Amino acid sequence: MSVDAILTAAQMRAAEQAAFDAGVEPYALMERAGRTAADIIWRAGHRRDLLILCGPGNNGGDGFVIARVMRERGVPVRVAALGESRTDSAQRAKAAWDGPVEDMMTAAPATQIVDALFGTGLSRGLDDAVADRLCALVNSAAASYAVDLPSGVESDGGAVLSTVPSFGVTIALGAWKPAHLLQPASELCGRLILAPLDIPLTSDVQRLSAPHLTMPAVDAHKYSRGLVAVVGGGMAGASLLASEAAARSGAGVVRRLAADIPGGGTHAIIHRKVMHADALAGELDDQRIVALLVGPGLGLDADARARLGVALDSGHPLVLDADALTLLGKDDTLSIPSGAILTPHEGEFERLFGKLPDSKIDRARAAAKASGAVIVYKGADSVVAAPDGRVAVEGRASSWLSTAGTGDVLAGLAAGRLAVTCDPFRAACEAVWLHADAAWRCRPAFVADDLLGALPAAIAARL
Ligand SMILES: NC(=O)C1=CN([C@@H]2O[C@H](COP(=O)(O)OP(=O)(O)OC[C@H]3O[C@@H](n4cnc5c(N)ncnc54)[C@H](OP(=O)(O)O)[C@@H]3O)[C@@H](O)[C@H]2O)[C@@H](O)CC1
Ligand SMILES: [K+]
Repeated sequence: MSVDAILTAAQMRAAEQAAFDAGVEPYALMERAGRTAADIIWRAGHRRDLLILCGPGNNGGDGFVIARVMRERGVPVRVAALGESRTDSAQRAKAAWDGPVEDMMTAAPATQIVDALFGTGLSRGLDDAVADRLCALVNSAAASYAVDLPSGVESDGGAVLSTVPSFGVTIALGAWKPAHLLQPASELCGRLILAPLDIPLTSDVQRLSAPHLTMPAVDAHKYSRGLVAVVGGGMAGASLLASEAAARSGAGVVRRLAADIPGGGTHAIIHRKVMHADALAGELDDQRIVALLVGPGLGLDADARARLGVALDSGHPLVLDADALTLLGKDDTLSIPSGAILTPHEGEFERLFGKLPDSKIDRARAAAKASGAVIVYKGADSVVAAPDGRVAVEGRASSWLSTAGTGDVLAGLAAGRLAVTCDPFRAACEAVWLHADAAWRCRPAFVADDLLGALPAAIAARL
């Protein structure tokens, strides 16, 4: 059972049903869920008055179990319901609670609040009056916990269907749901804690986990560690950032191929003056190149288009970013080579693949399948998808990453890790992880260059 599995509501229901078919009693699973959630709230350390809001479904049932367990532990608990309990398990949980049940719309506030109104069964936004009441109660509490999901967020896509307050903690029951990691819902979840239910789970979609990196081999030399080539263009800074990120991410040699030889930057990068696309073809005729990055600072003019064409035809494993993606999106005569890594942000993604339906996870997976490429669908929530259906989701990157040049660093990292691993999906996952981790290591208001300085510590933490 993976602690990183992300399940849709339907997959979660199927996993629960499989457990029931294997002999687990439905109410026993609710007891397990409620007790595990209660343990988490108890360990959070607050013993002050607690108000639990219980909805009509099994999420509400969990709430009644939490209420009973917390009261057994001496916490002053009140329960307020929204409608009658409708499922067998929820009715049993309510019957086992022998205290009063208030009306949620009139219940007095409390120091601690638990939202057990709706979880994976939410089918529409909350009525305005209910959503307002939930916000008022959560905002006036000192500590707030959402059971499984904040009520009002859509589990599979992370959309916010009605006004949802920001919670202190969200307790994911059994497995992560897409909404825990996808925006805008993720931002409202607060601290995420997984409450394992010990039922078997299967999913191709995982929360991005910390990579296990290895030291270079004792007999390694610069070429055995991988030669990365970076095709530069009109904006030197972008390809310099990318080149240095590649050099700092484990590649043995980085060669920057551009019309300019810059004065600054690290001396470890080899700069080759390449004045036109034909000359680029000659430079790329080097079989020691194991990863080729095109896009950061490339430009969008005819020369840029010609350089991209040469790179696409070179046969080297590719990372395509920024202007390369814009050119690919505009020019039907260019096609995405299978096995490449593409790193589009929202706008670039739409230009390449159109407006696809469903969640960001579904869109990334569809694009990877259609193109045969590994897609790093960037954003505050980054989704990495492989053509074979594997998906890794990195929620919650530092919002300070929204500054110029950080995408170039990510692209360089992807090329560097591709040179080391020769595995596009793994390289993309490692790059996204290291990029996010480096950002958390930087002080606020950092610039892209600072990320480069934080990379050695991010890598050291994963050896
Ligand atoms: N399965 C299990 O054994 C276990 C499940 N577990 C727990 O169960 C949760 C899923 O339970 P669930 O499927 O009962 O859905 P839940 O989120 O409680 O709500 C559904 C009810 O709400 C109603 N409703 C929906 N939207 C509404 C709205 N906007 N406003 C008003 N009503 C609305 C909807 O009615 P309808 O859509 O038919 O009108 C239906 O009656 C899951 O998140 C986890 O906490 C754990 O205990 C582990 C064991
Ligand atoms: K909830």
